[in-house]
Amino acid sequence: MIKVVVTGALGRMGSNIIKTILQQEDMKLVAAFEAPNNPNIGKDVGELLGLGKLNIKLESAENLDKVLKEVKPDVLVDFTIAHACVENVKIAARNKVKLVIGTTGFTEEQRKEMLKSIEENKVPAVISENFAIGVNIFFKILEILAKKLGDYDIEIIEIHHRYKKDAPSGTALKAAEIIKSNRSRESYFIYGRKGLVGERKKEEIGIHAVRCGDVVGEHTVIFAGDGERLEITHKASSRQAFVNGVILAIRFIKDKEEGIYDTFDVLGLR
Ligand SMILES: NC(=O)C1=CN([C@@H]2O[C@H](COP(=O)(O)OP(=O)(O)OC[C@H]3O[C@@H](n4cnc5c(N)ncnc54)[C@H](O)[C@@H]3O)[C@@H](O)[C@H]2O)C=CC1
Ligand SMILES: O=C(O)C1=N[C@H](C(=O)O)C[C@H](O)C1
Repeated sequence: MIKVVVTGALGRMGSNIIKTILQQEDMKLVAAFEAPNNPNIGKDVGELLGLGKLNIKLESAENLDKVLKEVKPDVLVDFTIAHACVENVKIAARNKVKLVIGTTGFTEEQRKEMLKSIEENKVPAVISENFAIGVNIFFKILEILAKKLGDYDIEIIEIHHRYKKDAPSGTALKAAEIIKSNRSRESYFIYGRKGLVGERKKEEIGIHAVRCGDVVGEHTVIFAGDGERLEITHKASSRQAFVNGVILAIRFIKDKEEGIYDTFDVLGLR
C-alpha cells in the first residue's frame, strides 16, 4: 500500500487527487494539508469533500513536519502555489518523503531552492508542469515541429480559468523551452505585444495568456509561414486528465531511490 499525503487538499486539483487516490486499491491517503489560515483546519477531509467521514482531519501546513514524522508517508503530492510548494518540498525532502510536484509559477530562485533541497536530501521527485497524457504527446510533437518548421513564426497562446494565479502557464513556458531547444535558429520570448513594437523578428517566440470563465486549460502553438499556417492545440475539458497522470506518477516514484524525473519518464516518452 502506497501511503500518500496531499498538500493543497481543498484546491481544484488537490480535492480531485484525493477523491481519485481513495478509489485506488494500492494507495492510502494518510494526511491532507491546507494553508494555515484555512477555516476548515481540523475538520474531517472526507466530509469537507462530500465523501462521508474518513477520520482524517485537515491539517495545517504549519504542522507538516510534525505530521510527516507521525504518519511516515511514502509520497507527498503538492498542488498549491509556488512559495508554499517550496516550503512544503523542503520539509518533505528532509523527512525523506518522495515527491510528486504539479505546482507552477516558480521564480528561478524558487525553482533552484526547491531542486537544491531535493538533491541534498537525495529524495526522488516527479516535477511536471502538466500531468495530462495528451499534453506530453503534444510536447513530443512540438519537438518535431520545431525541428522541421523552425524558420516559421512561432506563437503560443494559452487560455485558463479566471482563478489561475500565475501567467503564462507552466505548460506554455515548457512548450516555449522545448521549441527553443529544438529550433536551429536563436530564439527569445516575447510576452504579449503592445505599442509600436516594429516588425516581427524571426527569433521571437510570442507567448500570450488569456484568462476567462472556467476554461480548464487550453494550449495552442502556431507555426506560420508564407501562404500557410499549422496550429496544434491541446484542450483539457476536465481536471481528471491531470489527475490520471498524477496517479501514474505516484506509482512511478514509489520505486525510485533518488533523482529528478518528469512526465516523459513516467509515461515512457523519453
Ligand atoms: N502540473 C499540472 O498538471 C497542473 C498544475 N496545476 C497547478 O497546480 C497549482 C494549484 O492549482 P489549483 O488546484 O487550480 O489551485 P487552487 O488555488 O484551487 O488550490 C491550491 C490550494 O493550495 C492551498 N494552499 C496554499 N498554501 C498552502 C500550503 N502552504 N500548504 C498546503 N496548501 C496550501 C490553497 O488554500 C488552495 O486550496 C497551480 O500552480 C496550478 O498551476 C494545476 C493543474 C494541473
Ligand atoms: O492552473 C491551472 O489550472 C493549470 N495549470 C498548469 C499550467 O500552469 O500549465 C497546467 C494546466 O494547464 C492547468
